[in-house]
Amino acid sequence: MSKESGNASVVYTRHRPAIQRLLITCFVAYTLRTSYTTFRYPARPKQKKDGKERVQIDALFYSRLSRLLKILIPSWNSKEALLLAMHSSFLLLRTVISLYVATLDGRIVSSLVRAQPKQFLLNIAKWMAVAVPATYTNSMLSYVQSKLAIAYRTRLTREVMDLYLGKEGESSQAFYQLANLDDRTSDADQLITLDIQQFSTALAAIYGNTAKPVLDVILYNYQLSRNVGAEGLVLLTVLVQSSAALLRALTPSFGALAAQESQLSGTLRTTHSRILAWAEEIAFLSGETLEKLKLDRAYFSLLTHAAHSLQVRAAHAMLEEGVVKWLWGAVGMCICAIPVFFNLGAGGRGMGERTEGFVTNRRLLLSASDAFGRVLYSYKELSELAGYTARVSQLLDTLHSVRSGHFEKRLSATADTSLFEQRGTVEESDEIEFRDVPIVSPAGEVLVRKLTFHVKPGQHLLIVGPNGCGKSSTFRILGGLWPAYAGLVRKPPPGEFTYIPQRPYLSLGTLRDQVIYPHGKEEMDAKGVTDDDLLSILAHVDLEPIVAREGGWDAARDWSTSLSGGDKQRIAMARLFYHKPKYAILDECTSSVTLEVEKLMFDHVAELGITLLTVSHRPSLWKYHKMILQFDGQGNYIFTELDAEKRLALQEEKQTLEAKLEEVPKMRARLEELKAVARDRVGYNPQQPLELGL
Ligand SMILES: Nc1ncnc2c1ncn2[C@@H]1O[C@H](COP(=O)(O)OP(=O)(O)OP(=O)(O)O)[C@@H](O)[C@H]1O
Repeated sequence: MSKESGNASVVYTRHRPAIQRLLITCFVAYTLRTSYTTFRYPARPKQKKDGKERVQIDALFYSRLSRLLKILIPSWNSKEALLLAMHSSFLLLRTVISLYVATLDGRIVSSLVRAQPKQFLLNIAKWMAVAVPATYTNSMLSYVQSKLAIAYRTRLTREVMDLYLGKEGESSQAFYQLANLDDRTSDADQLITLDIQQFSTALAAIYGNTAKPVLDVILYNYQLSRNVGAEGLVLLTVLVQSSAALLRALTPSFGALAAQESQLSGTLRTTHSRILAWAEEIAFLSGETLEKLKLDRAYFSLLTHAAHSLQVRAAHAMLEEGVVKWLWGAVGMCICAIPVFFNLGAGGRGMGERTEGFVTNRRLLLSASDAFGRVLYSYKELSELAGYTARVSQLLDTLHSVRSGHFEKRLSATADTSLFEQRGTVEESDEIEFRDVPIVSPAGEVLVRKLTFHVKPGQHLLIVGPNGCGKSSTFRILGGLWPAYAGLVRKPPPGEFTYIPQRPYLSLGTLRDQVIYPHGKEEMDAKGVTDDDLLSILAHVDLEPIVAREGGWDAARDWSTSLSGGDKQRIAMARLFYHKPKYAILDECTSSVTLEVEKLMFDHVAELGITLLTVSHRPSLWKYHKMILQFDGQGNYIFTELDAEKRLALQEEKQTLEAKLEEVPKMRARLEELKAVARDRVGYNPQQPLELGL
């Protein structure tokens, strides 16, 4: 060794504690600065591809989060607050245990190098004893964190569902408005099923992943600053990496559990998708309550499975940590002890103290570097949480907004937005009346400027007009799905009219459920209707054989794909006969059935005294109606009495004339042919009358 390097070594040895203290101080300062900037400074703004929304850790994020937290933790004695307190206690306990384990580790190695077998065995026993609270604490931490995530998710889902489909005793058609009248959230099903779950999981994890590492780093580094052992840093990094690789290798496959979970999530998602796909039909039928029940069932199945899966994971985590980390650690130390016990001269009081200090510091450094890494990592998690918070807040804002009648939709070029600023009057009545009501599409297109018509019980109304003229839109205003922007709408309460569209809605459930929708079996029993009554209802739509064919009233399948178009329309008419409302809105609902079956159905409607509002192009139905509302597709309409016989006679005459006119070109062509024949035979003189000479 040269003189210079010898001097450097002496200088280093002399100033080693000061250098190490400086290193640790830099380490702590860097950690605290990183933690500070993580929470204090806004993240680099993220611009979404569509340029619409920026998600960042800023004042807006914190205000959105605090609003959501009021929903998630409604009071300090709520279940969520209790879980949060438990989570904090376990986090603190884990730090305390880690500090104790660091000291114990040092003592074990100290007794080992001092060749004190009794002391060594006693410390090993303490090590094994501390494994019980340590493994319990670690498993409970992830268990409580997951429970917290589920509790958050349930609270938020309930809040959203109450806005989406209505609370008990109050219905909401926000699901329809979200899907049809508003452009802000096109994927409500995804938001409710996936985003809320991701938000809840991220929020439950963020507390442990941010606050705890900061506390850890401070505590561990305080300990380290008292007895520095920076040499262990490199060795411990290697140990951290190798033990992490071992843990990964020992992780069993949870594939089956995960597969079932995704299947249940899929079922839940499909149930939601159906609501969006059939929003209009469900809204007209006021099926919100039943749909909500089905969603609750699907969610409960998923919840039960998730709870079971969580327990399995918690038990496995305890076993894994107990065996791999603690037992492996004890065995490793025993192996290390062998040469010491066979060579007692290796130990000494000075060396024992040095080793104890070194091992303790090594453990502290290990925990400190782990905590430090988590502080750095928490920035990414906080950003993700900001993203989920923005999406969930957007969903809640939109739901509140559409429920109070404010929509945001891309408007057509010819939109008349001035109409959107006003509101018409809607009154409850025994009759149906539109007085000066504009028919305006959600895109602002004015289909009819002022519509006025009146339907009293028994005054069956036929509505005709070209495609897209506003026939169904009139019903949408009547059903309350679209707002009446001006004028007066008088209509009976929702239970007194039933809407039957061309493509009837068939729910998930039994064959019986299809006929009685949106009633369930209990409501049917309460109404005093039996399965035999339902069978006689099916006779009026000529569909009795379906019960035997499909395997009875309790047969359940996806009816929307397993029935023909005509069968579906007949089921829908049977539904009308089951509910027997005052008014029925029939929107091309018999287009797929034969004229005979259609006659059978309409005769029965007349027998039941249901007043019809029918959209149909079939002249065979005219005789069932007394009034006609005829749109011309240019914004004009006629509302007048319908004299079916006169109209049929006119129609017949019109058809005869049209048929005759169709013959004219053929007759002209034939005439030309005949003229040509005459010219060939006798010579053609255009000045002379035609002489065929045949
Ligand atoms: N959710 C919506 N958003 C924007 N525009 C809509 C919406 N629903 C309907 N419209 C538009 O409103 C107009 C009238 O539609 P409506 O369904 O009332 O027609 P219709 O007279 O019943 O036609 P058809 O005989 O084809 O059923 C159409 O131009 C349609 O594109």
